[in-house]
Amino acid sequence: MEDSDLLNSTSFIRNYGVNGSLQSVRSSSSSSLDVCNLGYEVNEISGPWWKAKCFKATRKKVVLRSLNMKFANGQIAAIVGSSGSGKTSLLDVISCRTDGRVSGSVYFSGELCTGTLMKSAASYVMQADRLLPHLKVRECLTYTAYLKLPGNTTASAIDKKVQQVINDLGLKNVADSVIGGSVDRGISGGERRRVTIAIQLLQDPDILLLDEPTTGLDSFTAKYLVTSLRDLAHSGKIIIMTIHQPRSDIFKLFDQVAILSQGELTYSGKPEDIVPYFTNINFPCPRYANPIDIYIDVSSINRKSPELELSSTERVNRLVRHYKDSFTNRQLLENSTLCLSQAKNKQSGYFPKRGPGVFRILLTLLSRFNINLWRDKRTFLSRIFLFPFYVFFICIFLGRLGYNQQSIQDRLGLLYQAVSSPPFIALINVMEVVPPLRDLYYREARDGLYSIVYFIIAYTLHALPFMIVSSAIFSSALYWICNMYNDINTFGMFVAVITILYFTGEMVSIMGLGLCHNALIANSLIGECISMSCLISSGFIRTFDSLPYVLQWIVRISMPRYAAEIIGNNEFQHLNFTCVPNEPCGYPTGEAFLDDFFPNAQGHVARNFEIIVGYLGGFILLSMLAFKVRGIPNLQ
Ligand SMILES: Nc1ncnc2c1ncn2[C@@H]1O[C@H](COP(=O)(O)OP(=O)(O)OP(=O)(O)O)[C@@H](O)[C@H]1O
Repeated sequence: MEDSDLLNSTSFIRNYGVNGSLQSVRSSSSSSLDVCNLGYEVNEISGPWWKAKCFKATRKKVVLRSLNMKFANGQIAAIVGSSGSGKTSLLDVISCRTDGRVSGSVYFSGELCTGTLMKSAASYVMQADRLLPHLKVRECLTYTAYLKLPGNTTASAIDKKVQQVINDLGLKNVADSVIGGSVDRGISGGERRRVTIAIQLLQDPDILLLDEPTTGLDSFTAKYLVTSLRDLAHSGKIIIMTIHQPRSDIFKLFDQVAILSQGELTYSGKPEDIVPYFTNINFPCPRYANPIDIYIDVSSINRKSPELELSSTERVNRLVRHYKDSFTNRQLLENSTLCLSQAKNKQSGYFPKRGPGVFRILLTLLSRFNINLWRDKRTFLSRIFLFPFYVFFICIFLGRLGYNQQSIQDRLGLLYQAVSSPPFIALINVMEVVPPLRDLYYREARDGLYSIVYFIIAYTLHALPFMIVSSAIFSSALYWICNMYNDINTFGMFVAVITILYFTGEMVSIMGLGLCHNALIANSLIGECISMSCLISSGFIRTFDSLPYVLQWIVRISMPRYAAEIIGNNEFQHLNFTCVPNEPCGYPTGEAFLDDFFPNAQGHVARNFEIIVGYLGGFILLSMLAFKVRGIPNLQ
């Protein structure tokens, strides 16, 4: 065959694969998605967690059983069924995003679907919209396009693509409106859903999977959305969506409808054939009733009472058996044998190409973080002023430090606050800013756009100026208002240590968010760890030598100890304290104090500084590792 013939008979569709690598697939106009004998089994948590190994008691649960289906190119299919029937799981298995055991296979254009192939050929719109609330619709799509499209795509080509999906999804009138969220109002829920779908259309997928795209929409908007999707499918895509009880006029828009019950099919075929099919097996549709409502009910198990459960289970089993014996299913079984034999000899039609480069990904993420924060007045102000604001309370509380014996105690309180408050304020900021960014990362990492390394580096670059500015304001206020030892070098060292403590606090908090998918648990755990490590290891509350032996070992590997030694030495080494005649004089000089609390601190400044910088580097790596080890949760 000539190349020109090949071009005529196939359309070249560009897709972007794992880690942003561009792939190109030849999608024949007759391409289809074949689901062959598909089964899916998960481990369900059961019983009290303390009774089993690793605190998890599980039992097997069959979610999907021997499904045979065919989705043709240029068609839109609806998967319906009662809650828990396996609709989302079917989409998860088709898109290779499962955490259970899959049997059987899915083929796209005769090629076995693997995670890599599906990341390139398919896009998955999940139930929840994970969007940054302070971006405008066009900005949100443009940033995603920069992450999805290859590095050599020009800005004007990206603008054109973005405009095209805006037009396709009917978002023209809100293109320059802010998306909004639960607190700040923005575009409507239906428009947000369409933005989420538009994001997945940026890469022109061959297959579009949508989990409940109409949930929460009014019937007019739901119909508008399904009509837009049908038009898209008819332009040459396979669109499969799950939907809860579609209205009869929406139901008619689909080219194919499948009813799932307990992971098995009770019907799969054209919407117009559903009434004759069920009437034929003694389930006629009452006049004026919506057929899909009636047949979802008929295919559901009623658990209101044991009798109802038994009779409805028998009915569903009968429907499943009947469907298995149907002509449609027998044809699909033959087809699955055929696609299996063809798949063995199938050559891959995918050619890896370059995705966006390192700098484009980092710049896009950085710019997106910055714009989202810049537009969020409350978070922006809290990011800069929360930390300095705290210092004014310390200053009001302690006042200007003097040089009597009492001032030693005041200095200890001040320095304790200087060591413990930066990581705490960092924790508060991280818990406010990072969870929505993390959710977005989870979705985009699932789509194969970038890895956690990019996320952490871009976040660090974004947060660093805020950390430096607020640490500098905090340190200046303490130095000049509270009258700490007045010297430019010690001040510079103090700012550096406070910035490192703050930075480390952010990284430890992000590590917590990587380890715990629940942000509240991460907040409590990290808060407690920071509190305990500052309490025992700063050395300002109890000296190192007076601690129990076990705690001394914990202190040895605890970062606040080294930071405290630097700033303690900084403050005390040049001071002389007055003594009242005829009264005991604990420490006439700062050096005498240091001999007791931080022996050898003067000779360890450089070493201690290197240690805290090392800790910071270590926590940056650990935060990446935490996300890697914990993985991406199965998002809905
Ligand atoms: N990873 C998993 N662990 C435990 N159970 C699971 C898992 N995945 C699916 N299930 C179970 O499989 C069944 C089908 O789940 P699925 O989410 O596919 O249903 P659904 O039809 O999409 O429901 P809904 O319409 O309510 O979203 C449910 O009972 C669910 O609890």
